[in-house]
Amino acid sequence: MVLKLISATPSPYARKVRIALAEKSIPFELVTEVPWDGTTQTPLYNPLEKLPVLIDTEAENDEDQAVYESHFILDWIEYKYPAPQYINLVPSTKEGELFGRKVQVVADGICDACVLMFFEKQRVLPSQEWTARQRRKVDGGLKKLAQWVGDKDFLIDDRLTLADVAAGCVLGYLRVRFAEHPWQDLYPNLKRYSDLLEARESFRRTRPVPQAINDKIV
Ligand SMILES: N[C@@H](CCC(=O)N[C@@H](CS(=O)(=O)O)C(=O)NCC(=O)O)C(=O)O
Repeated sequence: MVLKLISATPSPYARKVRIALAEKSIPFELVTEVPWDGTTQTPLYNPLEKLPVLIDTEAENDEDQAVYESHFILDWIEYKYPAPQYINLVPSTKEGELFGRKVQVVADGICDACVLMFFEKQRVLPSQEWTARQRRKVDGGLKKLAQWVGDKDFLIDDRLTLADVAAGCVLGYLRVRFAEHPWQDLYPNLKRYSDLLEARESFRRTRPVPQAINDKIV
């Protein structure tokens, strides 16, 4: 199977996939783009016009070719590239697996709120109330993550799982997209946890970078 990943430099969702593929030593071609630019390939593969999209370039039919929605892409990767041939990123128990999915819900939800705030800032008259609502979701989600992390290095099974990939990516995204948020002072345990993850090769090689959006976002 020859994989191609459509990604964007700041995308925390795409970073989850890049990290999972790197941790499992699965080779893939990285295609970096801006989903709002007219040159984007994303709508060719995802009817929802969002990246990341993981493309199996050798799929027998169009339907099997494209995989989209980051949490589903991660499930797909674990299904197609299971342990023991590949490093297992799924928690060892059913309870752990469900908790890991809950962590990913909160991590992705914080990212979603950040994206909404980012776009609100672009408006001629940003809504303070709407921005405050999104900020509450970021703050509430971070408080929950800090509770879950406690003084641990990893959230589940004392090893890297998809829960850490998701939590690490949202924290790494805040460092770039929401640098003024005081989460590292508020939650020193989260900063320690994030620093440990960012020191991994898979995280170092996928650090988010702001992108230049050339076309008007419509
Ligand atoms: N829930 C989706 C969110 C993906 C998403 O919002 N991607 C953005 C790019 S980025 O914010 O991750 O950089 C996108 O493609 N947006 C285009 C659009 O919303 O039409 C996932 O987890 O894959």
